[in-house]
Amino acid sequence: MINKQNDDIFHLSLKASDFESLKVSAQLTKKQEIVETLFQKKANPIMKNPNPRGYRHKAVLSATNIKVGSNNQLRLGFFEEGSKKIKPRIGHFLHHPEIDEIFKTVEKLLVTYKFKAYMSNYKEGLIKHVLIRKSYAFNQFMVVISTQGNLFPNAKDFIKELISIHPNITTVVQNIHRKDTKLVVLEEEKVLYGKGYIQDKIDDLIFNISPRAFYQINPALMVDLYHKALEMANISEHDTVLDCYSGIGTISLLAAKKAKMVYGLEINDASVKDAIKNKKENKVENVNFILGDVEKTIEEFKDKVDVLIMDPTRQGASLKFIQAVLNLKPKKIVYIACDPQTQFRDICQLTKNYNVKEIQPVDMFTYTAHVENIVLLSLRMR
Ligand SMILES: C[S@@+](CC[C@H](N)C(=O)[O-])C[C@H]1O[C@@H](n2cnc3c(N)ncnc32)[C@H](O)[C@@H]1O
Repeated sequence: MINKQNDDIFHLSLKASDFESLKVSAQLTKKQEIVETLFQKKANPIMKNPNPRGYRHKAVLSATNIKVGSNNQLRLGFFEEGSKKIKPRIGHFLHHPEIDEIFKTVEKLLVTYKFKAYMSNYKEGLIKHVLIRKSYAFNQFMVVISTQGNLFPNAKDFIKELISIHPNITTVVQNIHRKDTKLVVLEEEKVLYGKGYIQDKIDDLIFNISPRAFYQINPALMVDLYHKALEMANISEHDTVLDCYSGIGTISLLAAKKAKMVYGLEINDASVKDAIKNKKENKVENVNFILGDVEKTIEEFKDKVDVLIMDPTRQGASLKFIQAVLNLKPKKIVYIACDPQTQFRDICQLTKNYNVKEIQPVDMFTYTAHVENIVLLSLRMR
């Protein structure tokens, strides 16, 4: 049983700076310890990151203006920690190196074409953020440029130059903002070049990934994470599986190879659209994707569920969702999390009826404080 009294655990130090200066082996030991202290239980040895540096296949930089002589010039950079200020800088040791090369070219071209960063105080300028995603299997790149409003003067020439330097950019999308927001990608977009999405491959399945959809940032380890989660789920051909927080359907479509039927529940319409396309293009019949908040879609769920897989965001699940899971009584739950602390909070509720059977930490985010963790729970027989 989990020690629910262990409240101090929520105050464990998890600062990024604690990890940046440590050797990878020491980081692994610390992350293993964090998970085992939290759950008061031995976990499997943490799964190692095959590329401890340069593993990020998605990166975002934001635009700011700097003074060059008497003129303003655009620069890309990172938000300073805990502030709204952008520090001009390209290059991060966690980014895949080709992503940083593309950022450099995009910045150079934005300056050549005299684009300015959007400054919300003055309601002036155009460019807000640049997002780049690399496909792991196909070496394709997607560039998304967020702009305030729908203008993008000389887009054709800009893209022609960009593609001539980086021919493996297969799509460029303008993401259009009509309001001031911290978000990078909103609903409105215009495909400036290519198909508007990139593709990746997991095992023998091809996945379309559009700009607004979620996709793991560390695809090399993502594949091992999925394989381990499915091994823990041990799905049989008679099983109905519920994949909650299903994104573009990666886990659902992999689980469908073993299961009788899989249902994927997801709130993001762009992800569900990709998931449906992924199901069709991979010719998988025994999967259905349902758009909506899991809190609601799970309650409407009437079929018997044998295995429930859940992979929520860092906030974890709501109490209402956890209660619905307890009512549904799946035989097994595989809980994948990118924050073991919220996962632990949720599992404290689930242990009313479930036992923790296996814990598998995964070093998806080396040199950061974040830990990915998979927990297998099984329904207690009464
Ligand atoms: C960590 S991602 C996991 C996605 C997928 N399992 C994967 O591995 O790519 C979490 C997903 O949960 C979705 N999500 C967040 N809140 C949700 C909610 N209340 N109901 C349904 N889906 C939600 C997000 O849109 C996102 O796609």
